[in-house]
Amino acid sequence: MKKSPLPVQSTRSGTTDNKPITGKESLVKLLRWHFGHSDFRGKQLDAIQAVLSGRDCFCLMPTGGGKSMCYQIPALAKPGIALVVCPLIALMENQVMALKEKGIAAEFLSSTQPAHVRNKIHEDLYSGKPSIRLLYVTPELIATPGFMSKLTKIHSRGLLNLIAIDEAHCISTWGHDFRPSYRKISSLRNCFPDVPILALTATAVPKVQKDVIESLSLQDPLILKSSFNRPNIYYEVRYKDLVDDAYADMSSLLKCSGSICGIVYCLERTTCDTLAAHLSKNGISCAGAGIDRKDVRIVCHFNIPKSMEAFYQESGRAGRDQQPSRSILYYGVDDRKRMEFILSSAEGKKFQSSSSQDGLSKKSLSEFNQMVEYCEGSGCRRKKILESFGEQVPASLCKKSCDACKHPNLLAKNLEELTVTCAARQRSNFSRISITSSTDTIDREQFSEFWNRDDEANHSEEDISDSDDGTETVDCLARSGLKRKLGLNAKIDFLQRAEERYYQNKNSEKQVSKLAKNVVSDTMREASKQRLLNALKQALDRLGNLNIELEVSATFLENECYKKYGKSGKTFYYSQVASTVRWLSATDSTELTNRLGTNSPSPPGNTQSKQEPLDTPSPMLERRPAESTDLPPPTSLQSEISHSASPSVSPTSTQLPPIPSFSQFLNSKKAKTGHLGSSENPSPKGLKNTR
Ligand SMILES: Nc1ncnc2c1ncn2[C@@H]1O[C@H](COP(=O)(O)OP(=O)(O)OP(=O)(O)O)[C@@H](O)[C@H]1O
Ligand SMILES: [Mg+2]
Repeated sequence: MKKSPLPVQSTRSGTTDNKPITGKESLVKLLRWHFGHSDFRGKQLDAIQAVLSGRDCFCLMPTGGGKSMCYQIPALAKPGIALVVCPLIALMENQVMALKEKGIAAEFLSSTQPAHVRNKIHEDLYSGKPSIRLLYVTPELIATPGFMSKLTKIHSRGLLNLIAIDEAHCISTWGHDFRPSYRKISSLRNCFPDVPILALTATAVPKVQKDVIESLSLQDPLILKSSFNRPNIYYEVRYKDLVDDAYADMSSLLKCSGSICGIVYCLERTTCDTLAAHLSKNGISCAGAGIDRKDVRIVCHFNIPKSMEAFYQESGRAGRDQQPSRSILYYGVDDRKRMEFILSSAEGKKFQSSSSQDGLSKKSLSEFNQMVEYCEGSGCRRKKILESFGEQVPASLCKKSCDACKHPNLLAKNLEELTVTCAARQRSNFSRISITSSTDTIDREQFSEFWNRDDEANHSEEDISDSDDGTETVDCLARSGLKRKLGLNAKIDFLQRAEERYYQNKNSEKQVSKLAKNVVSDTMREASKQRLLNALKQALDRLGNLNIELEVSATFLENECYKKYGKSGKTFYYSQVASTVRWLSATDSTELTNRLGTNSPSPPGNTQSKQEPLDTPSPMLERRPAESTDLPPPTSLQSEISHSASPSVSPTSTQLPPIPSFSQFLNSKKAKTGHLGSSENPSPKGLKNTR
């Protein structure tokens, strides 16, 4: 739909006599005419007027603050083309589609488009009078010499009126979504020194701002910062350690919220898949779709995020339409420990060769501590968020729109219970095998954690049996009559032998246990079928009635997933189910009927479908290296409920440090202190008794 030109204009939309519109009144008219908003919000007008006057601008506005308008209005108020650099193809697609619906000539260029579409865009760009007003591109395209030379031609004809860098924090190594290819766009300033650059981000870390301004060589930029308060979001923390079943809690929370769009963030993909299966089983549909929805009513974090910044960004996806929304974080002490471990080891690894290693590791941990304080503290959550970004606000700002302000007594009670529960758990964990660091006493009451199988199991991909050998050993030690006053060496011998037995047993158990834990159970298959059924229903709602038997088709699709990946274990199987669900959310009727065997899907159990079904992408192929140019797709975001693995922390990529065996530990102590007799060579895995 093409919109008729604005009444005040003589030529093309928004421009008169090739001069930009800069007056407030005319700009407001443009805003009303094209977007239907009555007035500018926050600092929008300042940013718009700055770039229209030719000045560079750095614009820091919270998520949903209306950053896009800061380049969309100038694009319409000035002749020529505004170039918008955007990190995600999904975001570009959404924005371009929304603009086109408003009758604004916008296009995007990416490798995902068919060649004929790209050619058409290029034709328009190099025609005498291009109609395109906003051209969205990825940073990778900017880095190609071919595109740069085309851009230079457009510029030489005086048609490049603005360069907007959306999500500009991606340029900065300090930004949470740092994207190396974004650095390459720093050449834009040199190539087009007279074109104003507008950098936009919702990331408030001062280092990011400095880094972005320097990398883009912004000249005397106007720096605009808006408050980060999101008054329409209600913040709440739920304590996993205080509920019987966090999955069930989340299911009922989402069910009670009615038919809304929500996003769930998990630390790992496997948690996403398990959670999605659980939610589907409970009638909550989960599927993949775009991420640019404004009407997300609830954002849940199923695991604690790594920093306040990441939390702010993710929770900020709620209520971008300014309507009342909720952020719910499920906090678990185990999750906290796990994240602490990941951050310290990941940073350590990443910066192994750097002298600043320790500093960076400490930085991540201290950033993470802000998140822990958000969860474990009793003060206003909103105030904590804003203070972490350097904003000092009165507590009255919150207006009881967080659980800490609304239910302070309940929160105090929860925190007290959490402390008691964790102290009790800690005692039972420490009593597995504990040894005092001074090495001169062994005492169940004096703890310095040395070997905690709980942690080991948490951090390792390896499955370690849950049997409580540690407790057994210590109990055995107590029962064996070895009194505290008895020789220390005798006690150590005893523990070393226990450890030896432990490893011998484990080596044989481990394989069996590992296999058993990875098996795809019937319950999982039933939950997956349910999930596919829901996705199918949605697909049919979208595509119209296709004469497809829902139950039979869901069984068929599940069977297909199982056939393909059931034997490879539950991770692959779940990924395949998730992948099929995503496919269902985007497929068309021909593909769907083809895959289901043209109106007559194979009966369950019939694994030899006559018609070769379209192959769903293998989970191994999901991280496409090619268009790799783009950020990893936000993992399986949504339909009614989306679930996403936070992309920035990947525990699976973290190499775990070896846990020393009991003997290794003792030997290293001996080497250091000269205590406990001679220092013999440490035996591998402590399988040899050193005495
Ligand atoms: N002046 C305005 N008045 C009313 N609504 C507005 C105004 N400007 C923008 N909006 C609306 O605010 C919503 C968010 O805008 P936009 O997507 O540009 O935010 P953003 O700052 O880019 O957020 P994000 O950081 O999530 O990308 C949109 O629905 C947009 O239409
Ligand atoms: Mg935006």
